[in-house]
Amino acid sequence: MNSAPILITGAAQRIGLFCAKALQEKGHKVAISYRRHRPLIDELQETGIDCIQADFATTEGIVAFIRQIKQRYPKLRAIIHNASDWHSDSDGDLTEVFDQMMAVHAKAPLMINQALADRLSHIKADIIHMSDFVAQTGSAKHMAYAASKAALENLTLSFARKLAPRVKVNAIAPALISFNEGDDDQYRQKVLQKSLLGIEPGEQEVFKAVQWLLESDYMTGRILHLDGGRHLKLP
Ligand SMILES: NC(=O)C1=CN([C@@H]2O[C@H](COP(=O)(O)OP(=O)(O)OC[C@H]3O[C@@H](n4cnc5c(N)ncnc54)[C@H](OP(=O)(O)O)[C@@H]3O)[C@@H](O)[C@H]2O)C=CC1
Ligand SMILES: Nc1nc2c(c(=O)[nH]1)N=C([C@H](O)[C@@H](O)CO)CN2
Repeated sequence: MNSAPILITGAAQRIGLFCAKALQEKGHKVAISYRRHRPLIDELQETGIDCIQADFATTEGIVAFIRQIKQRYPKLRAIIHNASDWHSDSDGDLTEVFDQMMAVHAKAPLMINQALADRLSHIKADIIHMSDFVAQTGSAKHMAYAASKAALENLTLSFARKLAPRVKVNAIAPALISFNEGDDDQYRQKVLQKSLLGIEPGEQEVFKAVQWLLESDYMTGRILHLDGGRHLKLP
């Protein structure tokens, strides 16, 4: 198995953590970023997953992360941009929410890809952007978040053209994957009814898509939608 690691940002919980552990179990070397330290970080480090602290809310934080990766890894198998803050437009001053959303979902992937793309080298090399169904539809309460994910999807197209044929660049755009602990039953039922399949698929659904993209020989510049048919659900 390739010794060059798969780098997953924001992988200390939920989807990113599931994918990090699953890729390690498949034999990949895995490195992750986290923003807030918790005991799990030390446990992951002991299993061989390299954990690097990073906050992409500022340019300085992004640059510091890039410096860390450059010092540790001359080669990379893949970069998965998973780090994300899911703020609603009413979570404080809208200009600050917008700046935060664009920083973590667009500025960080842009700067990290630009700085590290030359280290992506293997028979297959990949960049995967974690987007969101609402990038294509907009959102009533998460306009800044949705706009930043749309920017990330556009970066998918630019980097796919820029890095071909050495690196494949794709995005995964999920609708509901996993609820958050605080989501009440009323909210859960409302969200489940938004898709044709009406389920909460769980993190493994994203891991299956990641695995497929990593193994693909002919997919680049595309957005993989994991949404249970939400795009066909009539209001
Ligand atoms: N869960 C779902 O149903 C859906 C998820 N998605 C997308 O899938 C991806 C994974 O989702 P999910 O697992 O729920 O993600 P989370 O909401 O759990 O966030 C993932 C991680 O991002 C990190 N993070 C947040 N802000 C920053 C920042 N400024 N700098 C660095 N790291 C940051 C957090 O680190 P820490 O905890 O250390 O602070 C967190 O652990 C995301 O991109 C999300 O937008 C899309 C649609 C649905
Ligand atoms: N960074 C995050 N982005 C998103 C999350 C999340 O928990 N963290 N959750 C969703 C929801 O599942 C939404 O799709 C339905 O409630 C969207 N993005």
